[in-house]
Amino acid sequence: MTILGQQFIGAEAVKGANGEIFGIDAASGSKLTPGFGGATKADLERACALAEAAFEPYRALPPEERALFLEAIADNIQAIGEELIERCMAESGLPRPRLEGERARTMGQLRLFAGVLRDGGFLDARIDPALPERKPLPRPDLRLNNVPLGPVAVFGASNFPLAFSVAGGDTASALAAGCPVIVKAHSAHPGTSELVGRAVQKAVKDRGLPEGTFSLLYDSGREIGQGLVADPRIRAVGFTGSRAGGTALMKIAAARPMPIPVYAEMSSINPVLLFPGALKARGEAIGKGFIASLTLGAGQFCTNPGLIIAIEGEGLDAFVRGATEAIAAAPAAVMLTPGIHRAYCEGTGKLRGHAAVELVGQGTEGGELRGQAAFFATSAENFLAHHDLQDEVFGASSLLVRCRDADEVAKVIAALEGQLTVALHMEAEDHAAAAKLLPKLERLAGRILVNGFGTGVEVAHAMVHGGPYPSTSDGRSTSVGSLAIQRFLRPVCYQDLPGALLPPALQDGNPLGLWRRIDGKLGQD
Ligand SMILES: NC(=O)C1=CN([C@@H]2O[C@H](COP(=O)(O)OP(=O)(O)OC[C@H]3O[C@@H](n4cnc5c(N)ncnc54)[C@H](OP(=O)(O)O)[C@@H]3O)[C@@H](O)[C@H]2O)C=CC1
Ligand SMILES: O=C(O)CCC(=O)C(=O)O
Repeated sequence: MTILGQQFIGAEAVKGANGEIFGIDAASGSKLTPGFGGATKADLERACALAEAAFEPYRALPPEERALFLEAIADNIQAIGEELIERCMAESGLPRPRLEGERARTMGQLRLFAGVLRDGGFLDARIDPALPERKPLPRPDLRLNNVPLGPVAVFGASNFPLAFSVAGGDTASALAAGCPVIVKAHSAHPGTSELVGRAVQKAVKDRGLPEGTFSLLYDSGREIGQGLVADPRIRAVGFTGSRAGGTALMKIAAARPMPIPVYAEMSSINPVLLFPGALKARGEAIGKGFIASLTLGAGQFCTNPGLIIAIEGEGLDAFVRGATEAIAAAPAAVMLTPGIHRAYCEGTGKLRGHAAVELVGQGTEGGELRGQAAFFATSAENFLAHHDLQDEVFGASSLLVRCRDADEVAKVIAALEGQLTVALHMEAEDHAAAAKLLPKLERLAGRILVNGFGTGVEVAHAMVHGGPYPSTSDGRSTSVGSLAIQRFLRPVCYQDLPGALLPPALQDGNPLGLWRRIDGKLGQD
């Protein structure tokens, strides 16, 4: 397979004629060839028209057909082989083992959603049979199942060029739900996007699906991405990236004559609470584990532990000792793009110069395009007085908030913005203190984890990768795990619809063999 600088509009592979973008070798900053033509407004119009035309036939397919399609995409991604890993390494600066793991995760996500389709539980089929004799009024026959929203726009993430990009979790869950997808490729990895886009396009063709089921566009400015969100045929948006980018798209979606949901995963600093018992028992070891999580992937995880909260004392001193020792040995690491590196340097530079903040430890020196890990500290009082200390610094930078007592810990927690994760390090003796905080933590974050760090999200049925604003735009959902499909569905109730007109999931005799809730009781009748 060769990279040709092409975008995919339905069955066509075409070079855009609206300017040109280039992949950048993350380690050297040099341009990679070929150039990728940006989409024109006509390209956008055609992709949206094809997606709209594909929606009815695509959503009408039996779930098994969509499952086979997702599995075909996974097989096609595997078949790209070495070229995908090499191009992705160059464009992202991420190392081979990480990207091989991410490719496996991407294929695993597609297969997970094939399983979700075969299971059928996502349809949430419910039947309340008619009660014609009921007094004072008879009950009509009511049947509910979920239907897909319509074509979905997906903005891939720079930091997960495979698992959160062209065929990543948003695309997999939207396609599983029955929604055609138009991806706006992230300009940080256009070559990777083309390779994966071609794999999806081939699966569409091989499975005989409507061509508009999938398109992939490049944007040489902001016009195409914004135009996509504004287009009346698009019915939902999936996004992972900056708060500025996510909120810009939310505004566009809300200002449409028909507003649509934007599922944006944005900024999170993932507080880590260190309880006294845990610090006493193993403060130094927690410090070392923290730096391993902080520096993973040059710190470019939205689940990165960017804030540590703890009560002062010997245990905390041991933690700081372990962390400073470990961070001193952390090599500066290539960052995803020159822009992200610049933003990281600005963010850490601000903390270095902040009157209320001290530098506790740092990694080996940065150099061009490489991020130098940094660990800062401040007091709870200062943290509460300076809201800007909550700003996400995307990369391997973290801030310790030293508290005098449990009351100050509670005050710091109460002042925090919404988060993807919160991690608790504790021993049995800390359980009572943790129990007191739990109701607050449930309000704060989408995932609460113990004696670990939030990096490395498991793709599973019980996973929540989401949280209150600004970690995401809608804390009621997740972008990782099987529950992600719910973002692209809505319930429809059929009242007294003749049996022959009902969707298969709701027909008498249960032709799909689903678990259904009949009169409130789950069964397979
Ligand atoms: N918390 C998290 O999960 C992550 C946070 N970040 C943060 O984002 C910063 C930049 O990283 P990046 O990944 O590029 O994130 P961005 O939010 O800048 O970009 C994400 C995607 O949205 C597009 N986009 C951004 N702003 C707009 C807009 N106003 N209108 C239309 N489209 C838009 C981008 O287009 P284009 O490709 O053309 O730039 C890209 O496709 C990082 O330094 C970091 O602070 C990044 C990744 C993950
Ligand atoms: O840690 C993960 O697996 C996911 C992290 C993530 O979603 C992100 O960094 O954007």
